[in-house]
Amino acid sequence: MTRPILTAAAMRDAEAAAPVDLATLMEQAGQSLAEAASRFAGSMPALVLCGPGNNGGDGYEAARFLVERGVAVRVAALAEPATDLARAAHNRWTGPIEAFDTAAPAPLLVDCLFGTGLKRGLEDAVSQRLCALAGEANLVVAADLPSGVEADSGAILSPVPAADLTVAFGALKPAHRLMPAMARTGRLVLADIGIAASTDWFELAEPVLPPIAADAHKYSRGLVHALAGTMPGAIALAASAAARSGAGYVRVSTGAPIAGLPLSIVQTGDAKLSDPRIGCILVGPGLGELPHFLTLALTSRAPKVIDADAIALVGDPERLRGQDAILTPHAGEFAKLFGDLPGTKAEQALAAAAHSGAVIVFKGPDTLVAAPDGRLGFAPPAPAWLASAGTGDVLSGIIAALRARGMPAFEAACAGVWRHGRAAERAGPSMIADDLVAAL
Ligand SMILES: NC(=O)C1=CN([C@@H]2O[C@H](COP(=O)(O)OP(=O)(O)OC[C@H]3O[C@@H](n4cnc5c(N)ncnc54)[C@H](OP(=O)(O)O)[C@@H]3O)[C@@H](O)[C@H]2O)[C@H](O)CC1
Ligand SMILES: [K+]
Repeated sequence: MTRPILTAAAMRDAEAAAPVDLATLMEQAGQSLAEAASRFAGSMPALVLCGPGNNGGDGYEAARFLVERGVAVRVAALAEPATDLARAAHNRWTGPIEAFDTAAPAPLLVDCLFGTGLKRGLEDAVSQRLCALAGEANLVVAADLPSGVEADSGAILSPVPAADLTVAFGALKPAHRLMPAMARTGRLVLADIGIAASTDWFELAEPVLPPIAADAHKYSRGLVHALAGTMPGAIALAASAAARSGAGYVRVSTGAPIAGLPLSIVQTGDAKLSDPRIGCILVGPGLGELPHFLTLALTSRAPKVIDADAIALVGDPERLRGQDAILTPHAGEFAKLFGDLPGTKAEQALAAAAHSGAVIVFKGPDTLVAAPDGRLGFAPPAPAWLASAGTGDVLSGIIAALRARGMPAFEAACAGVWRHGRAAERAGPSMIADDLVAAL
């Protein structure tokens, strides 16, 4: 089940359109926060930090519900409530309210200082005090977002303590799935507070793969044609990954035999890309400076995955229009091809997809998949040990196989990214790219 992702503005629109009033939404948010915090921390005495906005309002509500759960709760306010909603919640809290600057630490810290309304970094003294209280706590729970994180970009505007748990209200925000903020949220729980969040932006989830028909043959299961270049190891990883990802037939055209390739992967000296049985062409891994191989691939009407060195050879993104292409750049390749695009990583990925007409897999510790029609998938956190040579080649092979198996381009890219991350989890921290193929 995918989880929706909304920007701060989209969140406000969704809140306004919700069938219940905002006070009820805030009460639901408070209930969810109290439930998640007490499930996570048991009856640990809690200090709830309340900011001036509605994030603070959530805090006053959560404090009330934590008391009902038998938790010893103290509330500290950074400032007087600045919204009617927060003021009403503040007034429903009947316990004492301490000053933020002098409040003593507690085993459980609940951070309700700022959420999607944060517009600038916290003042130094505030950020330092927050980090000090977090340092003294056994557990830190963040309401909606850790305070100091910018909701739409994932930027950290002032030092943010790492939360152990973040409770997102209504929908995930881009910051929950973009670096560096993503590394500060701890476990992420999505609290349904009665908001119908319909959006083209979502967190990738386990895909439903095309079934293998009872009367399948190797062509109907998908033929992937990979073009080898100057570094055969890379295309070998990609081709092996394609075979392990269910392509019925993987063929590598190469100028010289590639040692170590599984025998089931056909090697040929002939790059006949006009073969109508080709389900997906893969060009780029280990290609080197061979622009004519990219040009050759672009003469074919077959779907294609363009990765690594081939991305550097595209030159003008317009060349990809109408090519049914999936592009898999990392940040450096992305910047080189699309230049320094404005906006958040999410906006950049969508702009590149719209400009090129291709599906863009914008790789990184926070990988995004963008479609020209505006759909945007955010990958869940993947193991940091994926940052090693050859893992990108493996990803391109997975995606090519899923595309050849008949998944549409955007869905094949989303499914490939998701499966790549889970295979890395299975392969474990000592993995190299070859193990990643074996774990598919
Ligand atoms: N998602 C839902 O369905 C609901 C979400 N809720 C919660 O509401 C927050 C968003 O509330 P909002 O009031 O828009 O914003 P914040 O609470 O994050 O804070 C905004 C206030 O903080 C001031 N501000 C902003 N940056 C700073 C700073 N660096 N230092 C000091 N003060 C700052 C800002 O005032 P300025 O005008 O000075 O910028 C605001 O006063 C959302 O995250 C949820 O937690 C509700 O529960 C409703 C349901
Ligand atoms: K917060």
